[in-house]
Amino acid sequence: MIQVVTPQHMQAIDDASEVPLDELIARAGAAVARAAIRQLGGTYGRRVLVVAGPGNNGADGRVAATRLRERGVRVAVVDALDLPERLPRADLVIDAAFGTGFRGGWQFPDVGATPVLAVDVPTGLDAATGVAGPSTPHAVRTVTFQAAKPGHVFADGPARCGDLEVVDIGLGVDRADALLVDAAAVRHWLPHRPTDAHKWREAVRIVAGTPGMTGAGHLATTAAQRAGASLVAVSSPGVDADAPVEALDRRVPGFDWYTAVLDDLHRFRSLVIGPGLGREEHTVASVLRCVEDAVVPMVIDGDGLFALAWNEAGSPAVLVDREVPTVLTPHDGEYGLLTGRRPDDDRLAAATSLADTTGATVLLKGPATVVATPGEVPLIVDAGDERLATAGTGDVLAGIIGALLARQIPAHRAAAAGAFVHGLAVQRCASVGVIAGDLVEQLPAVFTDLLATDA
Ligand SMILES: NC(=O)C1=CN([C@@H]2O[C@H](COP(=O)(O)OP(=O)(O)OC[C@H]3O[C@@H](n4cnc5c(N)ncnc54)[C@H](O)[C@@H]3O)[C@@H](O)[C@H]2O)[C@@H](O)CC1
Ligand SMILES: Nc1ncnc2c1ncn2[C@@H]1O[C@H](COP(=O)(O)OP(=O)(O)O)[C@@H](O)[C@H]1O
Ligand SMILES: [K+]
Repeated sequence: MIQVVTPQHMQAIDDASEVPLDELIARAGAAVARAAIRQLGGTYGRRVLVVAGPGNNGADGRVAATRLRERGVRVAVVDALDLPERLPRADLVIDAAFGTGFRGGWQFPDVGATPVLAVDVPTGLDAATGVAGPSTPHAVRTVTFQAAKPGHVFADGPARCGDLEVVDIGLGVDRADALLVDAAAVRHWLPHRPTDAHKWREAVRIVAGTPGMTGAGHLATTAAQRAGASLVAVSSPGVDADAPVEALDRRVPGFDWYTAVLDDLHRFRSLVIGPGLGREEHTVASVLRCVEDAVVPMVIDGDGLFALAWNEAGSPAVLVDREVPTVLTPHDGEYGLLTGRRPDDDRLAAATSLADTTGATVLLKGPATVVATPGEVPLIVDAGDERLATAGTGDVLAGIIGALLARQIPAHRAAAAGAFVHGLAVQRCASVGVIAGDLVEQLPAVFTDLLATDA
């Protein structure tokens, strides 16, 4: 997994390093030159323009210029603080204007359609949050050093950075602030099913869906089945028991359903509660009883999160007393309900603080999803794309995580693996017209591919 380190932390690592700064800059610049040659597809006859600033980012760019000249590339270097009226023509622009030391107020020049290779970050992109400045270029590639920064992953980062390359320049990273989840990690986390398995071994209990919202229960249920649950029992309070649903078991316990759910919960390995459950008072009360008394790992999603936010104490503090893992899956609005404030641009900090106050695993949804658990290094999942912003995809995710918990994967990894396969599933779907159920259909192929990959 790629390590993610905040810019402040990277500065501290840099300060503590025994490698002299000149040597770090020499290594960084050489890596930028190599990336430029790859981007150009050669050296002969190629022209590169380096926009170099006054700090170390500019120094990296000037070293790259020297290395490129040594390889026969025609290079022009322009000073970011003294730009000529007309920029020299080039096949590639290297953005070495500013990196993590940028303080705003400087405009990156218009380079038309010429591709841009960014050094560390495209100038003006906040390396801590990924928020772009008004003139931050859209790079085709960004070469960064030692570890990815949150800004490469969140907000405008992915669109502005293009392909991200992380180069080892010999700075030892003491601890990562987060890890970017990849296929090799998830493959490693997935357990094999033993030959003597039986249908109760990975059984998932789901409480989801109400009249008018039965789709949520159906999506969570089928997703859990496709993600390896051996048996799923679903309750959709108030829904006709005879309504068809592709579950092995369907129960309709009425509105004070928590007693029915808790009665035989010991037979199940996880509980998913909340998708499409509604926000009635009796629902809130039942969810809270389950949170207090359910002694299996639990995913609380959607309206389950609403119930947590509206308990008598007015806070999710009830979670702290749970002795088994809990996964909360808020989007920004639900995070706002739980904490009184929507997450700000520092999404790692937002997820971590809610995890710390609740003791739960928090999966903060978004284009890049953060998973935080007290005592664990946060995980970031950037698989998937904007097609996931479709009604019902969250119900699918909740079902997948329920199944992975039932498969005995620890909550922190189960949540991140769930988000990762959810992202892979949408990548296999048609480019337009995706509905949440399509993700469910892709799951067997996603797991098959994951397990087949050599990593
Ligand atoms: N440990 C690391 O991560 C390493 C980082 N390196 C590079 O060092 C960079 C950080 O270097 P610096 O801290 O020197 O920061 P920058 O190179 O981003 O620039 C800071 C300088 O620019 C000036 N400045 C900032 N905004 C300005 C504006 N709007 N107008 C005019 N001047 C402005 C500041 O006064 C300061 O002199 C990284 O982005 C990376 O490229 C590499 O050299 C090697 C090691
Ligand atoms: N712009 C986006 N790019 C990538 N993924 C997204 C984007 N917007 C939302 N998602 C993902 O889509 C899912 C939406 O979940 P949620 O909001 O709970 O939907 P619903 O409640 O309709 O099921 C989450 O997994 C989230 O991370
Ligand atoms: K830059």
